[in-house]
Amino acid sequence: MLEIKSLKKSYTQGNQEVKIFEDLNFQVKEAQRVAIMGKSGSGKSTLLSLISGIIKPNSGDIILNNTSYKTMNESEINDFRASNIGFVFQNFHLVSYLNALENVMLPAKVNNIENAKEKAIELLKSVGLSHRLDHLPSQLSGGERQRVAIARALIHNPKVILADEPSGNLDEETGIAVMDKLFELIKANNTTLILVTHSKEVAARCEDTYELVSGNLKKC
Ligand SMILES: Nc1ncnc2c1ncn2[C@@H]1O[C@H](COP(=O)(O)OP(=O)(O)OP(=O)(O)O)[C@@H](O)[C@H]1O
Repeated sequence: MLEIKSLKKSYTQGNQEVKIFEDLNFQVKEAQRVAIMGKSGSGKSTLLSLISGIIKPNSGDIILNNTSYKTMNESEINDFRASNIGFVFQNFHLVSYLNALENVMLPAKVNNIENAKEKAIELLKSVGLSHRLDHLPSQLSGGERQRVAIARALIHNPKVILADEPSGNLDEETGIAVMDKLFELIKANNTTLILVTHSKEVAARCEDTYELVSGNLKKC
């Protein structure tokens, strides 16, 4: 469902070229759960940004759900991302002036999904937050915010979830509870997961773990 072909990516910093990927090839199957580990600066976030189409490679292609990124212009990629990808980040990235319910409804509204409110309430219930619907992010605990982010990532039934250290800012117990919920929901929906993490315990929840070394993904 995800194919990365001969991907090349470098950044230009002043007159220096920072090479991240020179010839990256990688495949993820539908409903597969993949953990990506690697040292700081190895390119994990860059890889997630490329898969989400937020940044462009120098050459090569990404094919997600049978759609080649090369064939889409920027606005098509934005629409494609909004309907096919869900995001869960370390810092939650909730909209500060929207309450929990409104945050979860956002991707459903963007994608014109019917019964957005009912679906959002159902998802918030499934992550144990039916009593916090009208709380703003600032009125929620870290674990609650991340559960809102998980509900938001799933409401439009995306093909793939991209997660970057989803339990990184939480205490151990809360982190475990949040990861339990994330995995329960993605298994129930057959969602593909690409999870960046520094934690071996978190990676062990995935079927396959890869380490990003010198611009290549090596299976652990
Ligand atoms: N916009 C940019 N311009 C120039 N260099 C960049 C840019 N973004 C990232 N880099 C460099 O690319 C390398 C890879 O960065 P990236 O954020 O992908 O690493 P990472 O593996 O996610 O690191 P961490 O685990 O610390 O979050 C780093 O050396 C970083 O300094």
